[in-house]
Amino acid sequence: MMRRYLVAGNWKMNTTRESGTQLAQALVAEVPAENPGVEVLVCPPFPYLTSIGDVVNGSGVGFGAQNCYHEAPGAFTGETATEMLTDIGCRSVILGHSERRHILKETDADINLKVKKALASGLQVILCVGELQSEREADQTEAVLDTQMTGGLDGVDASAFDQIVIAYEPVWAIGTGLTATPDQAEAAHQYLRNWLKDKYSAEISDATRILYGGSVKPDNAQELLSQENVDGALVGGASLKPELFIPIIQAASGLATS
Ligand SMILES: O=C[C@H](O)COP(=O)(O)O
Repeated sequence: MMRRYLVAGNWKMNTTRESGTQLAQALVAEVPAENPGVEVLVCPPFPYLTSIGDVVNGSGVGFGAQNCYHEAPGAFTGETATEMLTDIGCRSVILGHSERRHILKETDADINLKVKKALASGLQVILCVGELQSEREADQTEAVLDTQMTGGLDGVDASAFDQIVIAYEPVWAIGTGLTATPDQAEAAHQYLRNWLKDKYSAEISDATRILYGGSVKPDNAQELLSQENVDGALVGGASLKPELFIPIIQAASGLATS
């Protein structure tokens, strides 16, 4: 089955209002408004979501958030409700990123509450999973992915899968310059695709996009994206520079039309 590539830029806690605006403008200028083969998304920090949303509005670039809270609007100081995200036209949210798991100590149970709330609000959820270096060395990669998928998707109905994207991000490859080899990425993606088949259905497994994240750069994008089970990229560092992010989008466009 032909899955539409998704190339998403996770800006993390970077940019200023001005540099973020310039970055978004550069992308809008390069990404065609109609791009059937590739969905392009940027995920700026919360304070800039509205202004970046204004820049990309009506273009081929969507915008998403990097986190959300699971409760409805109310007395939750410092948190952001999914209702606020949809209110400003934001259509996606990254959940379970390894930095939130390991630095902010989010558990699978926390992530699961957020996943369910975001889905109920109609947001596209990019659910991140991935093992630590020590877990890979101890041959626990698949067990970790199983735990994170099972925990993150607990109680999520098959009918929600048109809103779900999985991102495989080996923690040891994030921001380190180390990249999973195409074979390592493909093996993990294949495991995740089989997991979806076992736990849900062949149709869902076939249709769900699985992104790779971890030091994706212009020089490795083509090879990673051409793996059978790699349906896009979640890009951190390289998404902050148009001259690096645009070639990654172009690599996906080239593969989509080849
Ligand atoms: O969400 C993106 C990933 O954490 C990858 O970050 P990176 O491309 O800087 O390694």
